[in-house]
Formats: sequence, C-alpha cells, structure tokens
Amino acid sequence: MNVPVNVAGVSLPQDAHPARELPARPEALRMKASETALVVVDMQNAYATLGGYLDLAGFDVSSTGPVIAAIEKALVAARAAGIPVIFLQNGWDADYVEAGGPGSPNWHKSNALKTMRKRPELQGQLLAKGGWDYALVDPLKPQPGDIVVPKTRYSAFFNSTFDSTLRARGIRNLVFTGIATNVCVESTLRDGFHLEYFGVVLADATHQAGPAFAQQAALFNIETFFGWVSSVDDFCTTFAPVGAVS
Ligand SMILES: C/C(=C/NC(N)=O)C(=O)O
Repeated sequence: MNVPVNVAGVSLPQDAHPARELPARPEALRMKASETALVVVDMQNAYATLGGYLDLAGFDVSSTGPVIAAIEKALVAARAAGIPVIFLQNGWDADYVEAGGPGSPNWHKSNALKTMRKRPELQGQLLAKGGWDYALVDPLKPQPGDIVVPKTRYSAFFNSTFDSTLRARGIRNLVFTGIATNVCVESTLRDGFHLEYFGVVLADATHQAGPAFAQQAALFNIETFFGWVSSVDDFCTTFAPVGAVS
C-alpha cells in the first residue's frame, strides 16, 4: 500500500514491513504485517464455554479448549510482529432492542433468542452486554493496543465500526480465528471479500457451530470461493521476526 509520508506537516510512518508469504490453501498468499489484522471472532463464553449460549442451545462446545490455546499462540505472534489484533464481540443491549423484533429475520433465526423464548428463566442472560455470556473468555482478554469491535449480527461489517477501523489503518488482509467458522467467521470473511479484503482462516484456531461437516463445508467454501485456509503454525512462522529460530 502507498502510505503518504507527509500529510499536513505530520510525518506518517513509512512501511518498513517486507512482504511475507503465508502458506495456505489453495495457494500461498503474499502479505505485509502492516496491511494485515488478526481478527478474533466472538471468543465469548457464549460460544466457547460450557454453560454458555451455544451449549445451552444444544451445540457441542466440549472441544473448544485447543482452539483457545491456538488463538493465544497466534495472538503472541501477531503482537510481536506489530499486526493489529481486533476482537469482535457479538451481542445486544440488555433489553435486546439491537437484536430486532419479529420484523427482523434475526429474531426468527437467532438460536440465542429462540432458546430464551423457550426457557424464559434465561431471559436477559444470553449475549446481553455486560453479562458473563457476552464476556470474552478469560484467556483471551484484550491487551493494551488491541481493538474491540462490538457487533449485533453475524457479519462484523454490518452496523459496526469494523470497516472504517480497517480502512483507517490501511488493512487489506484479514486473518481469521474464532467461533463459529460456519456462522460469524464465514459471514464476515464473505462480506470482506465483497469489500476487497483478502480473508484467510487459521483452521486450527476456529470451531464450528454444529456437526463436524459444518467445519469442513465452511473451510471448503472459503478455500474454493472466498479466501484462503492456513494454520496457526504457518502464521507464526511466517511472521516470526527475521532471523528467529522456530
Ligand atoms: C450460531 C451463532 C454463531 N455465532 C458466531 N459467533 O459465529 C449465533 O450467534 O447465534
């Protein structure tokens, strides 16, 4: 990207980042750290912890532990490489105004809202801002310099600051981790594709909502039509400081 060196008398940092080649399917992708963000999608208790929304709605979250560990590893590598980290956080105000009423498809399709209608004792608990379910999981708390973008629908590009946050920083490449591969990760990556972002999923740092075939199908779709699929190890190696021994 061509960043102006001087705007209105203010010097802007010149891009000293060399392009790196990230091994990926269907082919390796050249990208610069300065044009790349690590996106952590909805790593909230709702999606990754027993007793959270997905678990209460009947989805299997028993194997999300390795995904959390993989994301922690990617975060260390991204921060060391100067790659901005963006946490997405999904949910609504405590009165669910942002969720939409019966006039919104979200009211009909959200399994969180449906679960609360079926079990009124849960009303106000699932994905409500300020609550435990909405909170990011403890091992993945944002650090100073990280960016948190709240969102109210599956795709982070709708009614949020996500796109302007990326454009203001000259970000062109989105490296995705998080839950769920087949819902919010894929929705956001697809919308990003249409907005000219290059989307890469680190497959071992993602988890599906639903059966294992949902993960495979999402990765197939992404690899074949919308983006690229890589791994945490390849991401860490690609962006390791030059000269570092892995
Ligand atoms: C099913 C679901 C997925 N969310 C996500 N973060 O992928 C939901 O929010 O209902």
